[in-house]
Amino acid sequence: MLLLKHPKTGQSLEIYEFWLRDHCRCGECLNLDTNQRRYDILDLPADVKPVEVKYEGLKLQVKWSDDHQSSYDLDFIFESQLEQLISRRSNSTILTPWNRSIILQNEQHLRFSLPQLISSDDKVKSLVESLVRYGIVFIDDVAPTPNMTELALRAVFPLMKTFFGEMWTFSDKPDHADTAYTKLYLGSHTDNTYFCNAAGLQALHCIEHSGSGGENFFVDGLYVVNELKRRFPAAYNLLCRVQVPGEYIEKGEHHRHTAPIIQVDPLTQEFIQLRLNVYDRAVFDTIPQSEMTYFYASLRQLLKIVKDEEQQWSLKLNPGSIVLFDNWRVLHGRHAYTGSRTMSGSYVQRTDFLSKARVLGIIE
Ligand SMILES: C[N+](C)(C)CCCC[C@H](N)C(=O)O
Ligand SMILES: O=C(O)CCC(=O)C(=O)O
Repeated sequence: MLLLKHPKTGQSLEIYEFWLRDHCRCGECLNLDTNQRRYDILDLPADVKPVEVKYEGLKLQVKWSDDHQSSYDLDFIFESQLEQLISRRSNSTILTPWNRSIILQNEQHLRFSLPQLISSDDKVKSLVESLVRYGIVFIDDVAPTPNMTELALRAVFPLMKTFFGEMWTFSDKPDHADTAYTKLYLGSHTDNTYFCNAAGLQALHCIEHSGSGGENFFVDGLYVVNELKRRFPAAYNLLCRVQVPGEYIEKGEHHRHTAPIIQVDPLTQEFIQLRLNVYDRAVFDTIPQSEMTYFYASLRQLLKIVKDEEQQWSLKLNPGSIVLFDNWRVLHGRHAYTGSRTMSGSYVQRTDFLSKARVLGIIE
């Protein structure tokens, strides 16, 4: 290990020599046009060592035993460490967990008008910012057609193609083997629990509804998970750990994915995903019967918090407004309805959502 001392802060840091050699940022090691490493790890000698180390202001100059010479920004080295990552994440204030009263107080931050989005990059940035912060936004002033829904969504994100289509419209016609394609009540859930990678965002636009019912409701999974952790830590831990299979079967399709209901970052313990759909569960065979009592008790505790009136934000989606929400965080559902109702929408890959947020400088 090489002991470094930061000349400004006085902080010291022990560095594994191979890591330092592997993080040489020169144009020979890193393709500065593509940001890709130029070499294979096996091209570097396993026992590569510094033969000379010199501080020059905020730079560290290193001559290596493989005859390479590196020049590092000391700030880069000190910032690229696990403790820094954890402290940056835990000091970040970018997420606002909400219940109904909190989101109602912030509703003005959630509404964006399509003409403004199309003409202003700042508005697009504000939309993505609110989507990161609250997990839900609305695009208003959209003509109620599938084409205009598509145009509005593509103004911000690329769309995700699944077996439902890239853009989809649905009503009570049984186009797919799913309750969404009926008039029935759908309790709070996240979509695609059966995919290896659930859609990151989901957009819904009511194209028309002549009839009653059909209100949507939304619940912030981040708030719910925080509450569960605070009130029932054992249930929280169990739901972070137990593997739950989700499944979707229709003619020509058979999707199954097994993962915990709550996913947290293994490094920082931060919330990543609530993957909760009580309808799309497969046969639950991933824990022994002797542990079922704890699993069901924990799931019930979670579901009771989700059902809590204080959490539910209920609203009628009217033609002209698209709701766009984080499907890894915000649960959605709808009331049963009568009459004729057509919804259109699309999914967005989570990686495309986060990439956009990074490009706009909203997240790191
Ligand atoms: C959104 N769209 C109507 C296309 C499909 C709805 C699928 C709902 C499904 N039970 C799930 O959780 O994924
Ligand atoms: O019909 C709706 O408003 C929502 C349907 C739904 O929950 C879904 O598609 O996942």
